[in-house]
Amino acid sequence: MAEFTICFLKKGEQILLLNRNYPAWMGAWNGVGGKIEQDETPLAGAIREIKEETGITVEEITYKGKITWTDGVVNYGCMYAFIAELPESFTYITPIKVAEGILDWKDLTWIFHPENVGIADLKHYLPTMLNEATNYDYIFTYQDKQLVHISSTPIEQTSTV
Ligand SMILES: Nc1nc2c([nH]c(=O)n2[C@H]2C[C@H](O)[C@@H](COP(=O)(O)OP(=O)(O)OP(=O)(O)O)O2)c(=O)[nH]1
Repeated sequence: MAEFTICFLKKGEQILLLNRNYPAWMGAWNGVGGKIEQDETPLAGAIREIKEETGITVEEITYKGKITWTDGVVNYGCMYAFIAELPESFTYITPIKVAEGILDWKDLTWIFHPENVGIADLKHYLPTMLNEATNYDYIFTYQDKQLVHISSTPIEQTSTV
């Protein structure tokens, strides 16, 4: 099963998102991240992908839960989610065009606007990750490429990755 990371760099009320050049979510805004390499922990993979895609070295990053994709029978992949809070003094001028797409700071109100059709499926899990201390294991069930069901189970608070 392929394992990925998804990372949200937050500064105040903004998050650094990537408008993706490639699948998954090609053309949509999503967090940064990618495939976890062999013998790499999810945490190490997250720090590496953030550096590769944005050039930013994050010092503190918090594990916020795991999303597993299933067709109802087989789990075909998962992603470990992380949030890193950057200080208000942190300067990173966007937009920036990188190999993977375009990076830009986006307001939380823009990201979660009900009319926003340009974002990945983060509206289903990111609000909880931003607002709750409890982490969850999410199961996203897809049928014919449509998200048909979401379940979430609290994870032990001490759980690390
Ligand atoms: N594969 C996959 N990734 C998803 C889904 N939803 C979602 O947010 N993602 C995220 C996880 C990763 O952050 C990103 C996909 O990673 P990627 O394909 O860019 O990974 P990568 O750069 O390591 O890939 P590559 O160079 O090995 O092709 O999209 C999904 O349904 N499938």
